[in-house]
Amino acid sequence: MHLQGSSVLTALHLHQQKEKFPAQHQRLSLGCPVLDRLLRGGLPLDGITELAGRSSAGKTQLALQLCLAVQFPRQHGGLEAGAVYVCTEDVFPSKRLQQLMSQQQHLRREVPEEVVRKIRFGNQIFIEHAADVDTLLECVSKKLPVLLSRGMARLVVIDSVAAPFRCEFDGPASAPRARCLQALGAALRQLSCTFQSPVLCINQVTEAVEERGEAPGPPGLWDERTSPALGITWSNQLLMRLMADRHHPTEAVLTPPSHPARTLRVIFAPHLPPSSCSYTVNAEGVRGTPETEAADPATAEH
Ligand SMILES: Nc1ncnc2c1ncn2[C@@H]1O[C@H](COP(=O)(O)OP(=O)(O)OP(=O)(O)O)[C@@H](O)[C@H]1O
Repeated sequence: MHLQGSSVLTALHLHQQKEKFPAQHQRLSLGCPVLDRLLRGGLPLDGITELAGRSSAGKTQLALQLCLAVQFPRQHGGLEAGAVYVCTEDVFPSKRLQQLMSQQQHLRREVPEEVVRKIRFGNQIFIEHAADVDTLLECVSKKLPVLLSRGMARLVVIDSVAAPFRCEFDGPASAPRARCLQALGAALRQLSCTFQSPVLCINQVTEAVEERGEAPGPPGLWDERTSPALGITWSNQLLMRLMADRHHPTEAVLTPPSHPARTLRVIFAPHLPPSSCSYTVNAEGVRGTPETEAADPATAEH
């Protein structure tokens, strides 16, 4: 509920009166109209969005694209600010970022050329490295507030959130691990809400591989159930979970050539139904494939 003068506004009013309350409806564009349509405009500004998926699904590619998209003017879906990219495992992919920057005019054809040319993309991406949990918590509590409060950055990417936790704790059920995950989630949520800046956490998936046994199907095919790492303690910190999927190599031979190999799914979000679309990654960046958006009954139970 929101008080305005003497009248009382409910969340429903805010939701319905989009023109009157643009800030409540603002989103960060992903830099592609198809992907934005899937997310009803892009990433919400207040909360943690998790992007989970297998290795090479394109998670880092999408995160890099967001670091550029956030720098665009508001009328083109950006927030006119930079991004902080926290690497916990791999070195920052500078070469690929350079390539994406040089290709922005081709990716963002709807934006006038002079607008794209004017943005100094490389000057507004702040890179941090945090290989262990303590360094990550310190980065979130000390460095991020400085960059966000000065308006230098309005997007935080953590790539990946699971890596420091994987090495440091005995088992997934340990209490100290749960406390650290809660502290990290709470600090990120608070930063996001205070500075109206989306936080994108890349997460890995764990795969339970089971042989299909007697079930019909081509020999050698495996059923896989992937689930995002870090369990329920972490899931509770999230506003929204997306899953980037890339077809397993064993499926490639069975996939017709016309069938796109990558899918982005909304697993849960307060404002979106479970849904999905196909996407491609090329030199210019990540693009949703038009007319592949679909309601996704497979994820409806999450
Ligand atoms: N310049 C490029 N041109 C075309 N495709 C590219 C290019 N760079 C990367 N890719 C595609 O992106 C994929 C890698 O994506 P990305 O690095 O985002 O994976 P990821 O999901 O972050 O995986 P991981 O968890 O292993 O880091 C490659 O398999 C390749 O298909």
